[in-house]
Amino acid sequence: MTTDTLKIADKTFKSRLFTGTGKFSSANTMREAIIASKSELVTVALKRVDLENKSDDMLVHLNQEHINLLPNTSGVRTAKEAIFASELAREALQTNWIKLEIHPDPKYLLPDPIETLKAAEELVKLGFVVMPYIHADPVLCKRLEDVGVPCVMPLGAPIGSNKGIKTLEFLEIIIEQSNVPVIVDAGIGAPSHAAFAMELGADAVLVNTAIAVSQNPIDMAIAFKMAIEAGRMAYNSKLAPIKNQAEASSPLTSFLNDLN
Ligand SMILES: CC(=O)[C@@H](O)[C@H](O)COP(=O)(O)O
Repeated sequence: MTTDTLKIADKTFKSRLFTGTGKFSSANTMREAIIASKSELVTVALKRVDLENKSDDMLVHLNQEHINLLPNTSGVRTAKEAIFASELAREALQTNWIKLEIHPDPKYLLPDPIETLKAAEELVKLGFVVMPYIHADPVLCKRLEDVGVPCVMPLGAPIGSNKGIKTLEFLEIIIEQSNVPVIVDAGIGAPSHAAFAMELGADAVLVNTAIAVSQNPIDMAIAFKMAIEAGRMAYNSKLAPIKNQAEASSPLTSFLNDLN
């Protein structure tokens, strides 16, 4: 089997499943599920980390050699707040990677494109590796690429909605046009949704809620891992074209020729 790794900035990932840390019933379950998922990039909401406490329970649980922490700015509403939060995260967690999330509206948690672009531009200048969570907007993806982000993270559906890939047609355009990895983030509610995103040509997916709130988060994490691997393998193998009419898989009439 060929090695099929994903490179973002200076890091190479074997796993194309990125995970979140919210909504688990306990820190132990979170740890076990994330380990089972084989995820190598795990996002942590800065507001959930106790910056004063070096042995913060959450971080201790994620202290694994293969796990890279990805602080996120969830909770901020403006570019200014996002930049402040990113600086805090860099200082506290000793990483210049940041998942940029600016969603001022608490009902749908939809990302603010204008503030996100503004913050991304500034954060790239400040030396951050910026992973922006955005709506599935092909134009915004190109603008973000122009300011130097190493990947884009368009949503499949609103965060925590578990609705799956509701932005299909726009994701297809983004994937077709992008020069940086495309990570489908948010709203993925089932392994089949994740497999579908990978079959479309997404480079990775980020899943939190669907694993965390499942009755068996560890098995669900494994199910997502397998689905993503299957979806990627199918994409690499090139899916059969969709046809508008039936086409027999085996000859239907040749055996009748002998009768004529
Ligand atoms: C944890 C995180 O970063 C979320 O904001 C992310 O978008 C995941 O969304 P789901 O919880 O819908 O998987």
